[in-house]
Amino acid sequence: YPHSLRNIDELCASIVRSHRETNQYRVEELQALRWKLFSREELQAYQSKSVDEMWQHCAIRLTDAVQYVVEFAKHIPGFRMLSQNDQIALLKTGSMEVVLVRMSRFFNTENNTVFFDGKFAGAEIFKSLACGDLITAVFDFAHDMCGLKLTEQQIALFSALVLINADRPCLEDRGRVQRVQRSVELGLTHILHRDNQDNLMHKLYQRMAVLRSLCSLHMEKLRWFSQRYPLTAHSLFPPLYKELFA
Ligand SMILES: COc1ccc2c(n1)CCN(C(C)=O)[C@H]2C(=O)Nc1ccc(OCc2ccccc2OC)cc1
Repeated sequence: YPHSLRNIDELCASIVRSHRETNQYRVEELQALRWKLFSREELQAYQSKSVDEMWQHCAIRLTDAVQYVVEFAKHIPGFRMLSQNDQIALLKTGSMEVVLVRMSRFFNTENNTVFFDGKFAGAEIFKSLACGDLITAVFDFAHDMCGLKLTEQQIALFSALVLINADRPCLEDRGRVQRVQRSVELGLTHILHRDNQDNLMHKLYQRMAVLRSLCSLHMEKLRWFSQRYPLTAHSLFPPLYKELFA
């Protein structure tokens, strides 16, 4: 059993364990809710919220998910050896991407609904955010990810690779991030080979490019929102959301 392979197995096992331990919700738990939809009255209540109210509402919920991704990152072997600044730089650009990867597990492709506030909601519920293109892209991405039918282990390794990306801007020690990234890449190829799904690798790299454009759209919308509602963005958003995305 070559020494490196044993390490690769340990690396995969620790990333999968960390993924499992840092999920706010278990897939089985939310699958039971898949057909719990909002009533017309509840839908109208969301749609009559003001833009800043709905943005704040979503930012607070998404920040919960981001916190779990920060915990996940801390347990990726090698992440904590990076400098504080590099850890923050990777989380700034990667945490929302991992939230969107994880979110796809709570998406019902049969009625195009996503878990939100305890039930499953269609895109129309987010109308008052005034960023239909972002929501459409989020839903399309979730739908597409469901189509890949990734296992929890594959999602764990893919999420780690999304986070540990040496091409991110403003990294101090790119070489060090590259070494951690390469070990995670080895882990992902290792489990895809074990699952007889080597062909998934290039599809996952394609999805990483989609994630990058989706998250830059999120940042663009957030910049637009912060200019229009500076008070809400600066004093009513969760600090972590501001720290990472604003
Ligand atoms: C890790 O996977 C999940 C899956 C679902 C949820 C969570 N975690 C956390 C807990 N949660 C709760 C409590 O509702 C769910 C949630 O936040 N759902 C949700 C929130 C906002 C949505 O679109 C708006 C939007 C999208 C992208 C960027 C900015 C946005 O708006 C400003 C869509 C769905």
